[in-house]
Amino acid sequence: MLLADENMACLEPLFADLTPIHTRPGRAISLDQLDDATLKQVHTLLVRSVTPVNAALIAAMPSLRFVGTATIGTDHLDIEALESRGIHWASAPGCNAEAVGEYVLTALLELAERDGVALQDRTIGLVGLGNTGSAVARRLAALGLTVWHCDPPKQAAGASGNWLTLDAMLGCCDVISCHVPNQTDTFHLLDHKRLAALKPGSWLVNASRGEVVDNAALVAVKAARPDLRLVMDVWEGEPEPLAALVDCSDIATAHIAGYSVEGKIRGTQMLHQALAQSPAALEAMPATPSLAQLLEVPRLPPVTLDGPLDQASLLGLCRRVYDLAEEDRRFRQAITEPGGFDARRKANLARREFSALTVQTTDTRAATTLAALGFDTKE
Ligand SMILES: NC(=O)C1=CN([C@@H]2O[C@H](COP(=O)(O)OP(=O)(O)OC[C@H]3O[C@@H](n4cnc5c(N)ncnc54)[C@H](O)[C@@H]3O)[C@@H](O)[C@H]2O)C=CC1
Ligand SMILES: O=C(O)C(=O)[C@H](O)COP(=O)(O)O
Repeated sequence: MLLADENMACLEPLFADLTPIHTRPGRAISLDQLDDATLKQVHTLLVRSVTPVNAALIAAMPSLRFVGTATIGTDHLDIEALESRGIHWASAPGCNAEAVGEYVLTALLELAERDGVALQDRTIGLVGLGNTGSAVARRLAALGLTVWHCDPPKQAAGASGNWLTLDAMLGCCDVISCHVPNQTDTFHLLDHKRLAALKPGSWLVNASRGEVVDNAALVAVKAARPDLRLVMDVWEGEPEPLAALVDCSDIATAHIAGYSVEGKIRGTQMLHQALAQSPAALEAMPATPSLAQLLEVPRLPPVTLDGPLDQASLLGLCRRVYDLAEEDRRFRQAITEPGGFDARRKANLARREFSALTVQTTDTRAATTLAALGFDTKE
């Protein structure tokens, strides 16, 4: 049997012909919420970031051969416990990187609009230059912004980048955006001392994992530094974020930076492919269908860009795809109710990527920039 998080995209088209599928809310895939009979039958387990696949859960599933997480982060998997039992596992690196890039760009445009400043004049510091950090970097570079990178493992491996140390970055960048995994050496990477060292008027974005920023310290620093602007998508203690941090954040969302229809489908596709290529493959697995074959939703209505592509018109295009300011309002309302955090996650499953919007323009330069940002363009 295949047991999966109910919020996983395309389970039916990809797996229904191969095995019985049993779905549950991700947080209910746990020892205390599954009966023994179900646990014993699970051969393939497909999860998202909210299901801790720990040693006890793994031990209770004697038939388990494959675990797939349709996420980039793997901090919820006990990989040692999986590997010691010879259970094959896979994640979905890069599946939702474009969505994170689009979220961060939209958030920065929203803040620039609110503060009446030009994003163009701000220097950006990206902490982590993997899939999501690079997706942000590409978009900001396409707009001509100065972007610095901090990724000691990549720098040490000889990769090219505009490298700065984290501490140097905090002192000279107007925007710091975090894109590192949650692991021992990144826990509270931004601690009280580093948060206090943020350049006056800085904007801090966290779309990685809540634990990367010391949330309580951030509340204290922000109380003393009203000049700071905060964009928080991830939180310590999800699904119950620190209320004081929600209150003092300028944009707050429910761990949905990486949510897009396309990203969710790519995640399940990658797991289908990984399972098919593993010794745990289900019988007679066909080739993984393409994104176009699985994408059943229509494109967004096309728009024409009248006039120049400037900060205001670009924000308008981003809002047509995804209204982040409205999501921020809904999140603040939802979070006061029990289950509100997860309700906003579920409500965000229909977001499209920029590529779903065709922008018609006769301005060749605007078309080039829009294409580099991920929009579909047409003359
Ligand atoms: N909010 C959301 O919806 C999403 C959150 N995430 C989170 O963001 C994290 C990053 O995602 P990706 O960029 O796709 O991962 P990735 O694995 O492609 O890149 C992470 C980068 O961080 C670097 N890194 C590691 N330690 C570092 C340190 N101490 N300082 C600076 N850089 C360091 C690595 O060398 C690597 O290049 C994921 O692990 C996940 O936890 C990912 C996707 C969506
Ligand atoms: O890919 C990751 O890592 C993430 O954080 C996901 O975007 C989070 O989404 P869920 O998998 O928890 O729905």
